[in-house]
Amino acid sequence: MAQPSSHVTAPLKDELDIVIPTIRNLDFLEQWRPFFQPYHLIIVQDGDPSKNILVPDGFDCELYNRNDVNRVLGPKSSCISFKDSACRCFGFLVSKKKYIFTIDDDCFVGKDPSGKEINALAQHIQNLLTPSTPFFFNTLYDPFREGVDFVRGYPFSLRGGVPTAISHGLWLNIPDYDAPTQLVKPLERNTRYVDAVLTIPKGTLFPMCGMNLAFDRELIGPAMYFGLMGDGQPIGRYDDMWAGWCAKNSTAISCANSHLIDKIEETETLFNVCGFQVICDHLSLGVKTGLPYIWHSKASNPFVNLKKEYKGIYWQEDIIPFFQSVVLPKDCTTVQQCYLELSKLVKEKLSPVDPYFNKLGHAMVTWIEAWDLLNSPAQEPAAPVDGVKQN
Ligand SMILES: O=c1ccn([C@@H]2O[C@H](COP(=O)(O)OP(=O)(O)O[C@H]3O[C@@H](CO)[C@H](O)[C@H]3O)[C@@H](O)[C@H]2O)c(=O)[nH]1
Ligand SMILES: [Mn+2]
Repeated sequence: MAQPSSHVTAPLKDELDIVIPTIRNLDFLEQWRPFFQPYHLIIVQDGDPSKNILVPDGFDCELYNRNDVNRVLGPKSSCISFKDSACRCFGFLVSKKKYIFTIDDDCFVGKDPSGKEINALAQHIQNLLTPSTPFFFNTLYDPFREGVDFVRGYPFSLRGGVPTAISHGLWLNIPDYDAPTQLVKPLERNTRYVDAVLTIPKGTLFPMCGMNLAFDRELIGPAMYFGLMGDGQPIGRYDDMWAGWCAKNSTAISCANSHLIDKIEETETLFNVCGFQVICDHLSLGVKTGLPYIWHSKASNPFVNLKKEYKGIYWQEDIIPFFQSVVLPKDCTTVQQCYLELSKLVKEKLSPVDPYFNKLGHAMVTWIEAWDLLNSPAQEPAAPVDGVKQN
C-alpha cells in the first residue's frame, strides 16, 4: 500500500515538472499519487486533439494537445513529432522549471526486493543532485551514496566529480527491448533488481530510454530533442535514443561554470583522459544509469515496433561511429552552440546514409530556435488553450 502522501517528502517540489506523453486516460497516476501529487504535471496529448483525456482529480497539471503545439510554435511545430512518444519533448520546451522527470503512462510504482514501494522521483532527484564521476570509474559504484565512498586508488583530484545532467532509470517486468529481441523472447521479463547507480564513463555512448528519465533542464535541456519520429517519418522508437546520443554528446557547462571547463581540461591533460571529443566530453557533465526502477506494465506490439525500428537498426551502424567521431570547436561553450554545430555535422555526414538526416538536421535547428524563443526572458509562459489546465 503506497505511503499516504503526508509521509512522502517532495524534494524540489517547485523546481521540477513531470512530463507525460499520452494517448489514453491517465488512471495510472492514481498509483503514483503519493509521490507525484505535490508536483506540477505537463501532459502532452498525442494523436487526435478532439479526444478527451481524463486526468484524475487533485493533480496540478496542464495538458497540451496538437492544436496547442501548433498554436504555441506556429511553423516551428514541424519539429515536434506526431503519433509518437517523441512528442514529449514539447513538454520539455514549455516547462519553466530547472528539472524534468518524464515517464510513460504504462509505467507503475515498482517494488524493491524487500517489497517496499520505490519512490522513483526521489531517487532521480538524488541522482541529479549528487555529482557524477565520468573521468575515472569507481568500482564501488556511486561514491556519493549513503554508506559508499571512493575506493583506494581513486585520484583525489577527481573526487569532486562533475554536475549530473541526466538520470536514466530502469524497468522491472517488461524490459525496453528492440522489436527483434522482443520477437525472439516474447516471455522474457526483467525480474532482476540491481541496487546500483553508475556514471556512464566519458566517451561512452548509451541507449537512452525515455520511459523513466530525469534531467537538469538548465544544463542540457536544449539537447533533449527527441527528433522527427512517427507520422510521416521513416523511423520510430529512436526518439529517446537520438536524444541520448546527442545529449550524452551535448552535456555542456554553461559559461557560468567556465572555471570548471578549465579544471576538466587540466584534468584531461593530467590524466590524459581521452574520449571521443564530442559535445559531451567537449564540456562534460555526468550521466547516470541504474536506480530507480519502475514497473513497466505492458509490451508494445513487436510487429508494429519492427516496422518503426527496422531502418534505425541498420542506420545506427553508421550513426554510432558518427557520434564517436564528432569533434567540436573549442568556442562552443553552450549547449545550444554545441547542438547547432552537431546539427550541421548531422546534415553533412549522415545525409549520405539517408536524406532523412538532412531533414532531421534542419529540425534540430528549428528545435533550438523554438527553445530560445520559449525560454527567452521576455517570453510569456506558454499555456494550453485547447488542452486542459487543472488545479
Ligand atoms: O503514438 C503514440 C504512442 C504512444 N504514446 C505514449 O508514449 C508512451 C510510450 O508508449 P508505449 O508504452 O505504448 O510504447 P513503448 O514501446 O513501451 O515505449 C518505449 O519505447 C520508446 C519508443 O519511443 C519509448 O520512449 C519508450 O517509453 C506512452 O506514455 C504512450 O501513451 C504517444 O504519446 N504517442
Ligand atoms: Mn510502454
